[in-house]
Amino acid sequence: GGIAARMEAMLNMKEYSPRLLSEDPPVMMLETFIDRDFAAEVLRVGGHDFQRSLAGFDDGHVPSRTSSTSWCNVPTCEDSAVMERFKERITSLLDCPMLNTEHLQVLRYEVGQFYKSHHDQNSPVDSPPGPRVWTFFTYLSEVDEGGETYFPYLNLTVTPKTGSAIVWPSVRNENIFEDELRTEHEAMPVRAGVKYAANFWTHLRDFQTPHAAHCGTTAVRTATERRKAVEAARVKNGGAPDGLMNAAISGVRPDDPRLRQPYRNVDKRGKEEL
Ligand SMILES: O=C(O)CCC(=O)C(=O)O
Ligand SMILES: [Fe+2]
Repeated sequence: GGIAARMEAMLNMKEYSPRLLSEDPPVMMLETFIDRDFAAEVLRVGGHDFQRSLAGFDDGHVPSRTSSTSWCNVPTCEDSAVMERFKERITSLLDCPMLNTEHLQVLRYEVGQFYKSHHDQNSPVDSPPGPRVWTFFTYLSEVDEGGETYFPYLNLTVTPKTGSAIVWPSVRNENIFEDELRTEHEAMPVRAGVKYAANFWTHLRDFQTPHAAHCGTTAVRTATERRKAVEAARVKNGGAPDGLMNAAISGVRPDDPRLRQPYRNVDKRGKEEL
């Protein structure tokens, strides 16, 4: 399947010093993904607004995750040259349209903070974006003590190193609709120093457009607001300006011939993705 093929391709990107840490399921280390200056810039721009990290259920403040998160979901961060360059590097490595990515998040763990063992695949397979396929995790600092990423099923421990990245799938190579449960992982408590890292998740399908449209949530928006947000997200991420998604949310009738066209993402390189 596509996951094995991507991992194979990454192994040839020698400039990132790739190394397979686990073969089945695959976990890839890219030891020199970005240099120290680039990492410092990503942290400076991306770490603009740290709040207690959320996870899972209720109001999202769970005892199993005690770090802070800064979401890169505001124009000053999203549209910055450094973030565009960083995200481009990741999406071209994964051969994934920018539309399929979530907003990047920068994490901070201070002494004693951690994220207990969990799995990153949290989206129903029949949700508009489909499952989270890849986690691309970049370390933006070293940690004096602790703060490793630990994969309990793989007996694998990764020590943070500034500018290095690890990448793994949340779904199975043989069947992308099946969770790869063995890539469960944990952020071990930091015992000395501060840990900074960046999370970037990609989905099977377009994430940005339905996210902007608040599909499947209770957010109330007028049809006009929704259309504008969707248009902005699509065009910003290189999407075609007109498509089934737009038609579907702008209230066209079910017998409109446009609805019979398959919905397509067109990424910046003009390649089509189902
Ligand atoms: O901090 C780490 O090492 C892992 C973080 C993580 O798993 C997550 O944010 O989903
Ligand atoms: Fe995670």
